[in-house]
Amino acid sequence: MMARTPTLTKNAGTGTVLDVSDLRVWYAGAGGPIKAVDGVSFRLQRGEVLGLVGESGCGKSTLGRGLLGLTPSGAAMDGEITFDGRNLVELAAKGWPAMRGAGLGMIFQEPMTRLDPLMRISDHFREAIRSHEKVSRAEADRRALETLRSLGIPPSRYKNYPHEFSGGMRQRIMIALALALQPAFVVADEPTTALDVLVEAQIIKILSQIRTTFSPAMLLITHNLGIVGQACDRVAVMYAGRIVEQGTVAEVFANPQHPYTQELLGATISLTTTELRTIPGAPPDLGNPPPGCRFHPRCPHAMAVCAERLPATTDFADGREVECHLLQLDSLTSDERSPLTRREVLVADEA
Ligand SMILES: Nc1ncnc2c1ncn2[C@@H]1O[C@H](COP(=O)(O)OP(=O)(O)OP(=O)(O)O)[C@@H](O)[C@H]1O
Repeated sequence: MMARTPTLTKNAGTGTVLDVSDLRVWYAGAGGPIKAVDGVSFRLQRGEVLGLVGESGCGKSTLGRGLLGLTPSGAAMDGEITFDGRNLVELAAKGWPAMRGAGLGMIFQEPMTRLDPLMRISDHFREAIRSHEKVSRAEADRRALETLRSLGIPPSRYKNYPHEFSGGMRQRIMIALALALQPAFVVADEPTTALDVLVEAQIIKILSQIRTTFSPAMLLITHNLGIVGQACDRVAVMYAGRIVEQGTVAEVFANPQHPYTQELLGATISLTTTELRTIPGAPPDLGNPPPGCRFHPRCPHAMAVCAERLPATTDFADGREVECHLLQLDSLTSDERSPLTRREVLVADEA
């Protein structure tokens, strides 16, 4: 494993729900490991929603799944995920499933409970709640109905079967099933085309209902900056397996520091922007990422040092964390600061 980049020394607040440190999730690839998540650190406070953005293939879903122990067999995981005083990475396969539901949950994509067409909705809830907690059937029903109501499913539908609902309602029922277990932390992976029954306005409404009623800490994986602007407190920008910038949504959107964030948000970002702008080039093959900063082949400001070593994290007073050599110019020699020419970029890539 590579040496760890110097990271943050902030004290965990009493409200820290999840503390992720130097997390790596690697898949087995034909030509060596695919480093889909490669040294990621962040914290989530109680009730906080962290948006995770970045182009396709940067490792967002792998990170979300890794946090819940849902990576496919054969994927390797290393680092620390501290939740409820325990390192989930060490809990591995045996203890992890027990953490799900009551402690951890997944909504939107890959819900942890699938709807059985032969079971009434009421039975799904009773089974899910009572397999995690010793509560009476009446208490399970009370909690189920309250959760369903908060997501817009009327109590009169409680005894219906899954096929009696629309796709969007079934999606909300699955979200309610995850939330009825009152998880402290959920991963919400934005539905893509296959599940695209929920439009942006609905997603924002559901997220706001979830926040008001349940306030779990949430990692929200999305391509949609409008959703980040409206539903998230903080945002983490992921590029090629690493978080290159994280901070409050307001600060990062108003004044992005990392060249990738700047490119991603475009020159004229506003909170109503809904699409990510296209950036010239493509993210690297994570089986063979470029040396140094992985963004350097596409970075308009790349310097010699960028092709040589990974930048350390710079901490800002407002809590922002950015991984870019440009923010540590004082510590570089003049050779290291010299602009990287296009030819050098290609040579470094081929090395
Ligand atoms: N099961 C797997 N086996 C091998 N490689 C995988 C597997 N799942 C994902 N990858 C690879 O890991 C990298 C990160 O993929 P991931 O799906 O996490 O990215 P993403 O940022 O979530 O993309 P998207 O926004 O398109 O969902 C990609 O190179 C992908 O090809």
